[in-house]
Amino acid sequence: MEQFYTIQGEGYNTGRAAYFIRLGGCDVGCVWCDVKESWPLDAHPRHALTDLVMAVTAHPGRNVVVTGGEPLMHELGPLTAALQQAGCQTWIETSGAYPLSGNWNWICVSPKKFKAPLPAVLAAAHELKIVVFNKSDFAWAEEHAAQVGPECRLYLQPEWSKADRMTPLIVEYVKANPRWQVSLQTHKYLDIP
Ligand SMILES: C[S@@+](CC[C@H](N)C(=O)[O-])C[C@H]1O[C@@H](n2cnc3c(N)ncnc32)[C@H](O)[C@@H]1O
Ligand SMILES: Nc1nc2[nH]cc(C(=O)O)c2c(=O)[nH]1
Ligand code: SF4
Ligand SMILES: [Mg+2]
Repeated sequence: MEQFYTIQGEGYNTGRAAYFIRLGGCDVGCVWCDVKESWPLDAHPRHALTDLVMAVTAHPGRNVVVTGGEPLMHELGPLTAALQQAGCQTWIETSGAYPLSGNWNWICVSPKKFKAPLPAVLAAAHELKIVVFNKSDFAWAEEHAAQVGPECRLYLQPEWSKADRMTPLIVEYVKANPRWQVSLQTHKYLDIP
C-alpha cells in the first residue's frame, strides 16, 4: 500500500531507523484502527520483489518493518527471504490473527478483541504490544501475557484518541506491574510517518 523510511515509533525498537513496507488488506476491523485505508485487499498496487528490495537498499538503514493492514494475510516467505538475502533485518507488526509465514528477526504481536490471535503466533512473539482503549484492557493484556514465551517483552500502548486518559493509567499499571513497559506512538508526537 505504501513504503517509507522513518523511525520505528513504537515498542522495543523505538528510535531505530527502519524502512516500512505497509501491505494492503485487513479484515480484523479494529474500531480505532489508525490506517483504515489499508483494509481493502486488492485496492493497492503490486510491486515486484526485486523493486521492493531496491527501494529498501537505496537507504542507509537495514531494518525493515513489514506491517499493514494485516501482513500475515499474505504469504511472506519470499519477501523475507529476499530482504534477508540483501542483508536486512526483518521485523513484523501483526495482530496474530493469521498463520505465521516468513523468517523474522523480530515479531511484534498486537492482539485484537475483534479477531483472536492464533496461539502459535503468540508463542513466537518477541514482543507483545497491547493497545489500551479502556481500563478493562489491563486484565485482557494479562490473559495474553500468559500465552507468550518467557523471553517475550510486554508493552502497553495507549490508543491514540484516548492517550490523554489512558497514559496515566498505563503509568500507574507499569509501576505496580513492572514486567510491563510503556510504549508510546512516538512518531505521532514527532510528527513523522
Ligand atoms: C496499523 S497496525 C498494522 C499491523 C497489524 N494489523 C496489527 O494490528 O498489529 C500497527 C500497529 O498500530 C497499532 N495501532 C493501530 N491503531 C492504533 C491506535 N489508534 N492507537 C494506538 N495504536 C494503534 C496496532 O495495534 C499495531 O500494533
Ligand atoms: N514511525 C512509525 N512507527 C510505527 N511502528 C509501527 C507502525 C505501524 O503502523 O505498523 C508504525 C508507523 O506507522 N510509523
Ligand atoms: S488489525 Fe491492525 S490494520 Fe487491522 S484493523 Fe486492527 S489495527 Fe488496523
Ligand atoms: Mg502506524
